[in-house]
Amino acid sequence: MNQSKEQRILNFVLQNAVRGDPCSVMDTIDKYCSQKEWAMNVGCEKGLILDKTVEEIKPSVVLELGTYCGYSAIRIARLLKAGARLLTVEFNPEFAAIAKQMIEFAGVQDKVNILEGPSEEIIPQLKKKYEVDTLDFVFLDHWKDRYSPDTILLQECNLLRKGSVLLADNVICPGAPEFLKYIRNNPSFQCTNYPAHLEYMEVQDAMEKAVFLG
Ligand SMILES: O=C(NCCCCc1cc2ccncc2s1)c1cc(-c2ccc(F)cc2)cc(O)c1O
Ligand SMILES: [Mg+2]
Repeated sequence: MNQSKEQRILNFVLQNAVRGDPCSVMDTIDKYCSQKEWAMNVGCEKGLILDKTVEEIKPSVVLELGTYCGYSAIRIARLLKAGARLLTVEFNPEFAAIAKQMIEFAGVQDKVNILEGPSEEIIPQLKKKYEVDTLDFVFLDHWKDRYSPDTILLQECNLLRKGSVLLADNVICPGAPEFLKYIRNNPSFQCTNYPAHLEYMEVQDAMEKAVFLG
């Protein structure tokens, strides 16, 4: 049975990156996906926006929605302080298996917990099953039409506190118009837009940051 694109990306990393070096893994994924096969990793340009957000917040508990191959999980986890943790949710079992191997190869597995399943099922379990009190940072990078219902669900589950930061990928391409309408008209959120390019392409995209005001 021929390999998936995600398996080819993992194999390229296993053969070309430096084990235990997160930057080497990120650079190798970016090299493969810009030169050989496009894939939906957040990439290096939007990755820098993600880095600056994480460095600014210094979060203890991070939720990522949409793991894919683990690129942004590695990107976030490498910046986390001792004892801080990332919970990342992936719906697709093949992607989750690839991401697990990618995260272990990068050496950040102690900071990352991959939760397999749909976000609408996992989010209500975070407090009791995963011992979360509130989330310091949420990176939204899953189904674009789940961004606003899941933001509402996070509030309903009391997982946000005054100052919790949401960062959403792809609000221009593929686009998350319903989310932008919801979050920008909601007085409980302070929004900032960060124009960028779609990963590996000369196509306009943007990230939206939303700080929960409580
Ligand atoms: O769909 C994207 N990302 C979500 C994948 C869906 C994975 C899921 C995770 C999960 C977890 C929990 N519950 C439910 C779900 S569903 C995505 C797509 C593009 C793109 C851009 C231009 C194109 F021409 C074609 C694709 C670019 C990106 O950066 C993306 O992030
Ligand atoms: Mg994305």
